Amino acid sequence: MRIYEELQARGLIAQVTDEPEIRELINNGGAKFYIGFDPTADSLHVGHFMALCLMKRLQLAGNKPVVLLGGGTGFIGDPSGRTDLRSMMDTGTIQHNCDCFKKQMERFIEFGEDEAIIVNNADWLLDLNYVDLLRDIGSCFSVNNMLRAECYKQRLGRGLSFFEFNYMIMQSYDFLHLHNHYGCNMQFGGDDQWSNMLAGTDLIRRKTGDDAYAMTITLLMNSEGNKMGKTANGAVWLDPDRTSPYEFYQYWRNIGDADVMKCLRMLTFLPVKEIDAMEEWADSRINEKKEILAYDLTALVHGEEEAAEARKMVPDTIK
Ligand SMILES: N[C@@H](Cc1ccc(O)cc1)C(=O)O
Repeated sequence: MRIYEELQARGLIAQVTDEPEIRELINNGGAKFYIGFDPTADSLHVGHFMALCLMKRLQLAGNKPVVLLGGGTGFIGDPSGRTDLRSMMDTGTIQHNCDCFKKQMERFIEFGEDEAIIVNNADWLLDLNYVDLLRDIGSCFSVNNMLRAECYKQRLGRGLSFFEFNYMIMQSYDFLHLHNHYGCNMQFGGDDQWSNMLAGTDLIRRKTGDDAYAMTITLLMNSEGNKMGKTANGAVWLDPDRTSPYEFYQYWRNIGDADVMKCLRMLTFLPVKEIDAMEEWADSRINEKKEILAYDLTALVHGEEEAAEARKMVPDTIK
């Protein structure tokens, strides 16, 4: 199975800008793609994990990944899809969080000349000159279109500051910068990023005449329609000091029956065929599926040893 078809079979593809072109591009290992991560905390969470796994899948198919740390965009904060205001982070916190992200990412992605590269948009965004930017980039954006963007819908009722309204322009500028300096031709992100990503492809077309593509991945929702990767105590973190390997294991071991197949497909690297076969596993084997899911994800995030340890600690009552 080729990578595009595999992403489809796993239910990972939410939206694409140009279907046949993207299929061809990533199936032939022709994408140099980036995913941006804003340093909103000192640990990655499950949503980031999905994005990193996607990077890995695409890289295994011969495509070239670029990780972008949002050391510049972190000064603004993405209002996409949010009703609440984010608090402003100071320079020290942003720097610290970027360092933490990088350290955690190195567990999943190999960085190096021929591997993935990592960049920080602080390196180009923080030096921009306001008037130059307005003339050069601002002139390419239609406020009318921006106001119609899906990502601000939630926000328009409550009020959106000009400060946050500019976030889309910063993210679009990143895509253009990576296109011009690194030959990036594609961007991936969560489905809430669609408007920002579209704006970037549009900016590249206007400034360079080149085609650039975007694909969003499905947000992981449970059967009740809530975002997964959250507990009553907050997010499920990848940092073992915030969410222990045992708690991490337990989160997946205890998900709803209706969600286990979807999680196996979207999150693990088990071959699609093997997962399809589990569809047949009768009711009594549902727990077995959950154990496979929990073990697999814990091993990916914390290593096999920790995963085996976490599995042993499972109380008998729910085994
Ligand atoms: N806006 C993205 C992060 C991001 C930052 C800069 C980019 O160029 C791309 C993506 C998010 O909130 O998840």
